[in-house]
Amino acid sequence: MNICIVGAGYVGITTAAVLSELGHIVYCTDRIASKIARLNKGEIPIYEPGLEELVARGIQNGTLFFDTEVRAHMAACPIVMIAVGTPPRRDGSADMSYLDSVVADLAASIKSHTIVIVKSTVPPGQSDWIESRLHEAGVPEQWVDVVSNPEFLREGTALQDSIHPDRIVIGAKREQASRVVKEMYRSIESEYVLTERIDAEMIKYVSNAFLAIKISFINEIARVCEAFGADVTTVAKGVGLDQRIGPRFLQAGLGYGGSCLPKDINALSYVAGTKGVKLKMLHAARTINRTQLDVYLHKLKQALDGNDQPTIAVWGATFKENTDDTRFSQAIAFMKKLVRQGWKVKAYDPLVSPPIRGVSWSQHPYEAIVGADALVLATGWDELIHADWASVSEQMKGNVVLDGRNLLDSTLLEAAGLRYVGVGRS
Ligand SMILES: NC(=O)C1=CN([C@@H]2O[C@H](COP(=O)(O)OP(=O)(O)OC[C@H]3O[C@@H](n4cnc5c(N)ncnc54)[C@H](O)[C@@H]3O)[C@@H](O)[C@H]2O)C=CC1
Ligand SMILES: O=C(O)[C@H]1O[C@H](OP(=O)(O)OP(=O)(O)OC[C@H]2O[C@@H](n3ccc(=O)[nH]c3=O)[C@H](O)[C@@H]2O)[C@H](O)[C@@H](O)[C@@H]1O
Repeated sequence: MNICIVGAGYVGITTAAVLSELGHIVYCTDRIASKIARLNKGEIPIYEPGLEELVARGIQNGTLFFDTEVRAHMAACPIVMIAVGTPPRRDGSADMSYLDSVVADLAASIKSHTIVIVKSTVPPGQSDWIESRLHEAGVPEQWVDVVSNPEFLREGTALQDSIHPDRIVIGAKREQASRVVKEMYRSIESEYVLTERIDAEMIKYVSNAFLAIKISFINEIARVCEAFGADVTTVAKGVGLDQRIGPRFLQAGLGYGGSCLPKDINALSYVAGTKGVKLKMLHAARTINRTQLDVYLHKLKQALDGNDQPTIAVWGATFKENTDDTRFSQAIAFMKKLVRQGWKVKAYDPLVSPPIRGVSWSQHPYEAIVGADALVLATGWDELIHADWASVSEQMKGNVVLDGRNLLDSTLLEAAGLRYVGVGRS
């Protein structure tokens, strides 16, 4: 099949590379010429393990192309997949302006039957809206099938998630369109959920909302574990072994971030509100996530024993490990809070060093801790988890280590003379 993907971001590039690997001819398009130029040279504008090799193979095999000619490929391909961003607006709603302009391009380009796949995360009812906009713009009804096919990949494990997904959700009006999209994924073994478009759109939002609730739930439980002297990691393990609950997304820490969980729970709350439905669980999840940083700032202050001019080293800036994405990163939000205390902040991340007022960046993790009173592990990068704790202890001025991801071995740290402070573990 010939497929045009609109939007060369995390989702667009990953999906393009995987579909080309499945034997399709894929044109991945974007408005940003510099991005496309880099991609054509085999340079990936994002950090995603394994993606560079897959993209290179697609280009070499002549099955994967990157181009700025969005409309030309829309006109030529029977399948167009929309993978543009749907970022948050100030009021919590999803900003549909990128999608709007894609729809305008589609209206001007479609000349024969086209399946328009909505891969971007959109509010319920958006596929119906796209369809009516195209009809209003003069695209005959029989020329277009709009299909909702939400994406569930995670950054950092995008390829694995795309090749071995838990499920592929396809929401379509006509069975024929569902069948074509299912055929597009051909050799991917997965549970296929063929459903109505509105259900498919809802499945995406509800999945992210549930993941956010699960994390906030364990973060709230971490607070009560601390109050009773229990260890939240042991509690989560014991609870997660119940198959009805499951062990994943029960890792307590500084809270969830990233470009999707925060934005999607806001967007779901917003659309629910337009129908008069108040989503109280989502509200609680958001509140817990926001206050989580204050809880651990307070804990850090206590551990610093009255030192009110400390130097704090922060390891990790991305919203999680194995990505260079800093959107809505709790690590960065925490750094800003530390700076607002009037404290000196030195930071290190293996991939990024975004300018943040009051934060000085180091080229090496051990450089950041020289003279530090406390160290905060804010992102769970492997190289940081497996640090040489004896050296860390030697370089630091103080001995407090706040494990903001509950990934460190407290016994090892304590053996090196460090004072371990975890989340939900006293
Ligand atoms: N990042 C992730 O891990 C996941 C994202 N999603 C959803 O997928 C969608 C895309 O997300 P990302 O890939 O992170 O976005 P992104 O922001 O990384 O990339 C979007 C790309 O679309 C391009 N674009 C915007 N308007 C365009 C237009 N009119 N024509 C051509 N190109 C255009 C932009 O230049 C940009 O390169 C969002 O709705 C997001 O919620 C879903 C699952 C996972
Ligand atoms: O819609 C999306 O864009 C994607 O959003 C999330 O994926 P992602 O944002 O890449 O990252 P996650 O692995 O979900 O982590 C999100 C945040 O939660 C935190 N987290 C995760 C798991 C956990 O147990 N505890 C925890 O604090 C992470 O550190 C990170 O800050 C979902 O997991 C994907 O299924 C979805 O496709």
